[in-house]
Amino acid sequence: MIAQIIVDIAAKQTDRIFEYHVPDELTELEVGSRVFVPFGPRKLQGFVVGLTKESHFQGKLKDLLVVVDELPPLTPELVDLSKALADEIFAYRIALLKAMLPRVMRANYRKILTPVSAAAKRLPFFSGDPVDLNKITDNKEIAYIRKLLRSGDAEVEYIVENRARVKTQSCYAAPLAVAQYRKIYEGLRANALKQQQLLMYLIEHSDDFPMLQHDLERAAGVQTGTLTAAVKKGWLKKAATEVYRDPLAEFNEQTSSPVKLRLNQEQEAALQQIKPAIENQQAQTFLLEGVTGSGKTEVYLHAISHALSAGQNALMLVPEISLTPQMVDQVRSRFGSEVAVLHSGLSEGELYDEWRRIRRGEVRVVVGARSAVFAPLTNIGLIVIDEEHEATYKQEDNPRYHARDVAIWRSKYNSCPLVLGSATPSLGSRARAQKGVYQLLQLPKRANQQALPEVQVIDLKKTNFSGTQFDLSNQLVDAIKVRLKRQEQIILMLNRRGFANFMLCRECGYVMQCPNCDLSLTMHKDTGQMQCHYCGYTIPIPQTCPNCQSPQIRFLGTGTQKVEEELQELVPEARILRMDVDTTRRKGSFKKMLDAFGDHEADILLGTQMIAKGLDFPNVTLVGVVNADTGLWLPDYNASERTFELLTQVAGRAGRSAKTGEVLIQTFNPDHYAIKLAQTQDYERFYAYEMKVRHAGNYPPYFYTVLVSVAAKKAENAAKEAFKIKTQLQQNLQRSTIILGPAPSTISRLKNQYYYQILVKYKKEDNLNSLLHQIQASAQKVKKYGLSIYIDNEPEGIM
Ligand SMILES: Nc1ncnc2c1ncn2[C@@H]1O[C@H](COP(=O)(O)OP(=O)(O)OP(=O)(O)O)[C@@H](O)[C@H]1O
Ligand SMILES: [Zn+2]
Ligand SMILES: [Zn+2]
Repeated sequence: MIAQIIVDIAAKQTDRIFEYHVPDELTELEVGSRVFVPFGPRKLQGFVVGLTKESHFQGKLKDLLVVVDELPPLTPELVDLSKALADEIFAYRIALLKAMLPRVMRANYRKILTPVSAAAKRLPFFSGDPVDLNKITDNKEIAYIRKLLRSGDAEVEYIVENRARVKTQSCYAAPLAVAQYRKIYEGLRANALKQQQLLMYLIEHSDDFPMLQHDLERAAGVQTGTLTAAVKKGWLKKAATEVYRDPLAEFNEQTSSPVKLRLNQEQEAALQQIKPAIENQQAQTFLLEGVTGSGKTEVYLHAISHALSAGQNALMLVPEISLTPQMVDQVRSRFGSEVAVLHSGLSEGELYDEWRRIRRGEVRVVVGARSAVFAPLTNIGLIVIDEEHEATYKQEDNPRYHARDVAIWRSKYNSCPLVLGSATPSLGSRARAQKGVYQLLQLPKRANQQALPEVQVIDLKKTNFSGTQFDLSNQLVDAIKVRLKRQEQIILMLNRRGFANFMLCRECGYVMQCPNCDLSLTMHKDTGQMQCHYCGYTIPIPQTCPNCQSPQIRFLGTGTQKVEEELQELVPEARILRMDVDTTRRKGSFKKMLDAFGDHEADILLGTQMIAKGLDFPNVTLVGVVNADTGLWLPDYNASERTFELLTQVAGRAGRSAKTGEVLIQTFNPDHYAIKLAQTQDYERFYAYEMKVRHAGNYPPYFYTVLVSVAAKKAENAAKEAFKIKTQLQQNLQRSTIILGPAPSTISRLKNQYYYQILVKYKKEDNLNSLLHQIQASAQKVKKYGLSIYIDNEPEGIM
């Protein structure tokens, strides 16, 4: 038997199938397995993507070596998916195969330098610990090592480390018969109370064994010492047993009873459309467009129930941020232990455990964020994507996949419906529904018949501000005070973290910039540092201008930290929770904050866009947007769409229950259509208007787009290569196709790399995919400039 292997080297030359002979003792090998294969002088990990009887290869095939896992980590479906997707998104297939595994299972190589020649073996350089090449940073050492490699005196060895560990707990078995325990019990000394207690337990509960140590100690009322003694005497047998870490444990504490709501008429009508597609196993995509608070979640849960009762499994994707206790609780209380949850808040071990439960077929519902779209779930009868407009469904780094596209592929493979839900569908999805490619389902009203909240726009050019800063208008502060008096809660959004956006010198005009990126540094008062929000570079806050030493420096612009400080001065009685990347870094802090807010331990939840979406707090009656303009003038064709969506979503957090909600939006651009239409929360009108704008500008969804970025250490090299690529594209594509650029990217330098980009807009280009693959391959050969090329199919933005 011959195995087709994708080896674990991410490079164009190795991005293809290599064949290996399967030794006789491994003939049960399955597609999706991980193996070790000899590859040149080294041993590499690889994935089996096919098995054949014969090979076209002329020479003698090498044997593959070791199968790493008990169960192939990837299903045949995922192996097929990796092939289709790699081609479409210009990723290496190995990058996708690895992206499908939980982080701990991705191989980690240690590169060790080993001496080959006898002379090298005697070098003092090799006398100590193994030489780990990943840890060597000294240039002299690097040069020395290169010399050794060139002369053949040393070579690089790759050592695979597997970090995945199964968690175990001690457990105890009862090896003797009950009659024997009884006999021992009768022979005990009268004062051996603990031993009597344990034996009595063994006699009465012999069927419960083996038991986990923790459970046994509690149930029998004994301590570890007694158990250890019992093992010595042969009454108990100790073993380690594998247990799963339960990421839901923390959620279980106060799980509410499962309330299954009666669907209202609109919800019911939507469900009735989805049900037949589940029953008839149709790969139909539905777009569930329902205003904020219309009860889309309830429709998903009913549909999932239906899939389960049809004997199938269900996959549900939600944005990371929606994996709140509320959502997890709801799903868990409906579907109990049959649910697996995958999100980045879990430890590596927890993720690994959840993933294995799915792979072993022990769960029927998977809920997770973006990467959960690769969950090894089989027999899928329904896929749901909540908040389908969210940009986070697109992975921004390699492999640049969009979870929605992957879900569509899996829906076809599994012949099952896909439900996309949103109050503000992406323009592309809504346009597809318009054309009948997706089936449109609408929920035009809030579930509990409440009205959408009243939205007021405050013109920052004309308003008066409270306090000394120019951030919070009198209207907004007054509205906050009213809510505080009524014991109601407030959500405030400012989509900018830190204290101030930049440092400006009033003497010389100097603005403090990141040395690695073309970005100004943000001031973080709490840590006393200036920080680059792209690469993480930090430097202490300066007292004087670094350029001219003048003390006349100012910190301008506003972030969440400054607003927090200001608010605390203006309304000292308010309890404020600030929620942004800086306050939610620690594991579990996100959930803790939302819990605390839900329990009304705080009055104001102030945060970046992470608080804008999906949250359902009945006591929130006021939503304030401190500055609606933060994303409005970004040089991106979808800036209006993003702004409209964000404002509509955050507005939708107000007045979701019995109490009426109000929304105040502060802006310098009250006449911009994205803001005006967000005021009426009228998605349909926004859609119609924005489609015209896109049509006039030849933008998606009227055109498909591909973004080609070229990066190099020197700007002129990036430009030179980009112009070459443009010529190649022009020669091979149709006239009607629009090729923009090359131009420096909006942020032209990031992490010391200069970026040039070309945007291709096209309606139909059958050869574009293969042309871009060629371009990618030949660009890889231009090694001299440290050049990289990135191809982003359907970019979420073009900055
Ligand atoms: N049939 C129903 N009867 C009464 N209340 C309902 C019903 N369906 C949903 N609700 C309630 O309405 C509220 C909003 O529901 P849900 O959070 O699902 O809205 P949504 O459509 O997901 O909104 P958003 O897009 O803003 O996240 C919830 O508190 C939910 O319990
Ligand atoms: Zn200066
Ligand atoms: Zn930087």
